[in-house]
Amino acid sequence: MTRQNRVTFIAVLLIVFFCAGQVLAAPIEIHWWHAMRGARGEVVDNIVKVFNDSQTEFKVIATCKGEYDEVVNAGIAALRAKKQPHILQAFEVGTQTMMLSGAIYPVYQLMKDKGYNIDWSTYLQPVLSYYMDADGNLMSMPFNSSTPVMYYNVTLFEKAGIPLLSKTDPVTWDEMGEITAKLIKSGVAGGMVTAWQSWTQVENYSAMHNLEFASKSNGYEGLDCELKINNEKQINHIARLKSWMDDKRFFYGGQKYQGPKSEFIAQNAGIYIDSISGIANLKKSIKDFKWDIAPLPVESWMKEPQNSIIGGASLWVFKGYKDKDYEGVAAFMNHLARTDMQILWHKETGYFPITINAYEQLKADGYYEEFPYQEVGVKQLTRRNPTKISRGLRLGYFIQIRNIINEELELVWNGSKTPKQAMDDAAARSNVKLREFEKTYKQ
Ligand SMILES: O=P(O)(O)OC[C@H](O)CO
Repeated sequence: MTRQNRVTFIAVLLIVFFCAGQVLAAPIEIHWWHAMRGARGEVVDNIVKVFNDSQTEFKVIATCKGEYDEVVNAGIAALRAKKQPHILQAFEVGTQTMMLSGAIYPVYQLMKDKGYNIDWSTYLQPVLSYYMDADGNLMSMPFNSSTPVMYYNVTLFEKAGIPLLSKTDPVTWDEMGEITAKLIKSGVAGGMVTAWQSWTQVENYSAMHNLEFASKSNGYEGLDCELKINNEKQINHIARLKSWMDDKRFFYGGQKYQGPKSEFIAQNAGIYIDSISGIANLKKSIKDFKWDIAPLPVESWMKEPQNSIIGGASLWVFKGYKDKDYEGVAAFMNHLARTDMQILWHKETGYFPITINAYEQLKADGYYEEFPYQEVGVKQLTRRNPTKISRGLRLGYFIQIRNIINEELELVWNGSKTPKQAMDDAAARSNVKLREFEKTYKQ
């Protein structure tokens, strides 16, 4: 070999070693599919960046796959094709489906296996209990936990001479009738609008009034449960909303999930019921009027309203990866629960701080004195110990069931069905889904 060839050979060898080194040192990618768009998505990217910058072994790649139901469907389809992500964000209605899928690495087990000795009692218990199995084991990591609240336009309230609302004591639905009438009388186009109509006007309405949504403790005590939403009180509530449509005290915006948020932003409605996570977008979008938050209304006969129930989503870890990958997944879960990350998440989005440490830190920093509206949701969620009925909902095929309830409510709003007929039909159609689920998953 000539000297020149020897030099070339050594140079090629060095390049090969360099490239191999690069490959060997490349971080392990951890894929996370989620549904956080807009302002919430920006915070997700920020939290992921902090994790990725903090170490070199793992790289979390967070991808928004669409709306909540689209993310769950994408996850299930990917699972069938053996191309599932490590982490899937599933909204709360997907809990039973994920839990019984057989494809999940339970979070309590993952954290234990990877050496994280977590004291789960330091987490917000109403949130945690939603995602526990019958033995009290945590199956998925709570991440973006929410509850519905009532946003109202302070500027329009003042103009209409309506007293501002308490942040702890809910108004009654009778008072809501009077308030929305005053808004209309003062020249506002509409009284109230609501997002997530099943979640806010049926699921949470049931919980706060301690009415069964489904038998067997809302499904927690058996797959052989049935929907109970066609009770007199629930039907009367829907009938009242329908009657308010005549003078626009209530109107339906016709959007599948987020509802007519734009009507509130455009000041065409003085009141907007939605998740506390609406805070992120409202903060960004509203510049020309003052708004505030109050707890959801309750019936005058409900002297001690129950807690509302959670919404939002949790993070499910799929099986099927190498042991080393799960080290990264566990490290990332641990990162998400860090006090500083939880404080950032809560401040920017409105979602609950899921650890008691983060909540206590916010209180100690005087954050809620400056921004009292940020605490309305957590106070409503924790105002009373949950009963078996207000703990939450654990139903199979709940995504389809929620769609059924939405469809039937739309038939009320457009005058095609009476509230009773719609709620009877919603229960009957949902029960068919529950029986299908029971047949598929009963051991
Ligand atoms: O807007 P989110 O994320 O609080 O979710 C609201 C509902 O709970 C989704 O099921």
